[in-house]
Amino acid sequence: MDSPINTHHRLLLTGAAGGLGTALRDRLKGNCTVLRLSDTADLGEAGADEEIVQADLSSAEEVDAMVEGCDAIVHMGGISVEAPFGAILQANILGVYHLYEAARRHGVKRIVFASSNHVTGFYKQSETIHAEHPPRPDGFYGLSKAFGEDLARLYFDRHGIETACVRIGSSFVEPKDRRMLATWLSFDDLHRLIGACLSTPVLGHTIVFGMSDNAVTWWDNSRARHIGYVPRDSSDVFREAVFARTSAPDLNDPAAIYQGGAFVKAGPF
Ligand SMILES: NC(=O)c1ccc[n+]([C@@H]2O[C@H](COP(=O)([O-])OP(=O)(O)OC[C@H]3O[C@@H](n4cnc5c(N)ncnc54)[C@H](O)[C@@H]3O)[C@@H](O)[C@H]2O)c1
Ligand SMILES: O=C(O)[C@H]1O[C@@H](O)[C@H](O)[C@@H](O)[C@@H]1O
Repeated sequence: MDSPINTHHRLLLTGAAGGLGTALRDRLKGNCTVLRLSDTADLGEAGADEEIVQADLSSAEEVDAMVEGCDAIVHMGGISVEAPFGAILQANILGVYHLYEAARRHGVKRIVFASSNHVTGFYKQSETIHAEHPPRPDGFYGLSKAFGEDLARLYFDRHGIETACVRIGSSFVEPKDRRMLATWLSFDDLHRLIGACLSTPVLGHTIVFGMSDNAVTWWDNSRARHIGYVPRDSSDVFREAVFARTSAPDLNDPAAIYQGGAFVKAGPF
């Protein structure tokens, strides 16, 4: 693993108890002097150079206290799958609004926002899209991420807060199925991408697809070259094993037609 650049004094990681938060907890320590961890779920004891500030994203007061004193944020917190609108509204829509309002009040300069490929889940798996294709959310979850991307643009245009909206594909230890051969992002590449977003001299408001160097891909990151992200992993090494344990896709199944996979069929609730 290459060593990250320490770019920030106090970096806030929300959603720190989740799958990606847990993967990032150790990895992000080299990117800052103090790593502040936040979630509603238990985070255990604070380690060296760590702080823990529990906060519910739906509470403006708790989010304000969580953000105070931080100079950059990696925002992973929120509901990470399709869910009823009321729940998404609280955690993801109000949550991201509270986060940017607190960032504005406390002078936070840069945010990495965990957006999702479900912002564009209704493009076909036979299409290649880039960041300027219009959103085609595949559910309330994807819609909440599209809202977050637009909110981030507003706070850049009005208040100069820079954001990388990282449309994460599928970030797990390994790709779980054939779709994830296209969408997979290794934990190390996720960390490389976040590190690049935190350290590039000029970020602006940028949308980037979070993927490893997979041979099969639906996404073109050429509009985000200024981030300087160079993936080093690839789903290709898992291809044979994934093919061996999965059957060929049913080409009439919306989950095989659209990029969002099974998310395009989740709900209504
Ligand atoms: N893992 C992926 O492949 C993937 C892909 C695309 C986008 N993302 C996004 O990346 C982020 C992290 O994903 P993950 O896989 O670690 O998800 P996760 O569900 O494992 O973690 C999300 C964390 O957010 C916390 N959270 C939920 N509601 C909250 C609230 N109201 N207040 C405070 N904390 C709250 C949860 O307790 C949890 O620990 C999410 O925003 C997700 O939408 C993940
Ligand atoms: O599309 C995907 O594979 C992933 O999309 C993300 O947004 C979700 O958080 C994750 O649970 C999915 O597995």
